Amino acid sequence: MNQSKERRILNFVLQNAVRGDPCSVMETIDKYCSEKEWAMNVGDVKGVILDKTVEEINPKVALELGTYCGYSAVRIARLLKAGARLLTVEFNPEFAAIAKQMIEFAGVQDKVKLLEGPSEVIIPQLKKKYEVDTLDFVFVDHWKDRYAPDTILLQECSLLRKGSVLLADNIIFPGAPEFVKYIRNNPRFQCSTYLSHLEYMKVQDAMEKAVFLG
Ligand SMILES: Cc1ccc(Cc2cc(O)c(O)c(C(=O)NC/C=C/[C@H]3O[C@@H](n4cnc5c(N)ncnc54)[C@H](O)[C@@H]3O)c2)cc1
Ligand SMILES: [Mg+2]
Repeated sequence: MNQSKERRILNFVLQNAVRGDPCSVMETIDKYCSEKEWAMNVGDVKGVILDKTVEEINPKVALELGTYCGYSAVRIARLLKAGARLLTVEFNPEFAAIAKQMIEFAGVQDKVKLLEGPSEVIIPQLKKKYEVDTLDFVFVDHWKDRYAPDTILLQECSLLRKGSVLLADNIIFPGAPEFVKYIRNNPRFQCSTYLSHLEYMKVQDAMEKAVFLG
């Protein structure tokens, strides 16, 4: 049966990137997805906004919703200090298997825990099963209609503390209108929008940063 696009991306990395070098893995994925097949990684342009946000927060415990091929998990994990960890959630078994190999090839597996399952099931398990107290940083990049309900769920599960930062991808394209409406009118969040471009395209996109005020 013919290979999936995600499998082709992984194979291109395994054959062309430098094992143990996260930057090489990111560059190789970006090269493949800008030259050969487009894929919904956060990419090199919006990736800089993600980098700056992670470096500013220097999170001890970070959560990612929507691992996909593991590009942003590698991108975030490479910036985490000793003892810090990233929990990344993915419910598609094929993508989870690919992301696992991508994360291991990049050499960041000691900082990343890939949780296979739907965010709506995993989020309520984070405290008891995954020993999370509160989250310092959340990168939101899964199905766009889950952004708002999962942000509410994070609050219901007391996983956010004063100063926790959410960064949401694709606020313009494909867009997450319910989330934007919810978060920008919510006095418990301080929001800012970072205009940018859709990964590998000239199309406009944006990321929304929302700081929980407690
Ligand atoms: C046709 C078309 C293609 C691409 C675009 C542009 C475009 C650009 C982008 O940057 C995008 O992020 C997206 C986009 O749709 N992202 C959705 C990403 C989902 C990943 O997360 C996984 N997942 C989805 N819901 C859950 C969930 N509850 N629990 C656990 N994992 C979940 C999926 O299993 C995937 O691994 C789209 C616009 C239109
Ligand atoms: Mg995205």
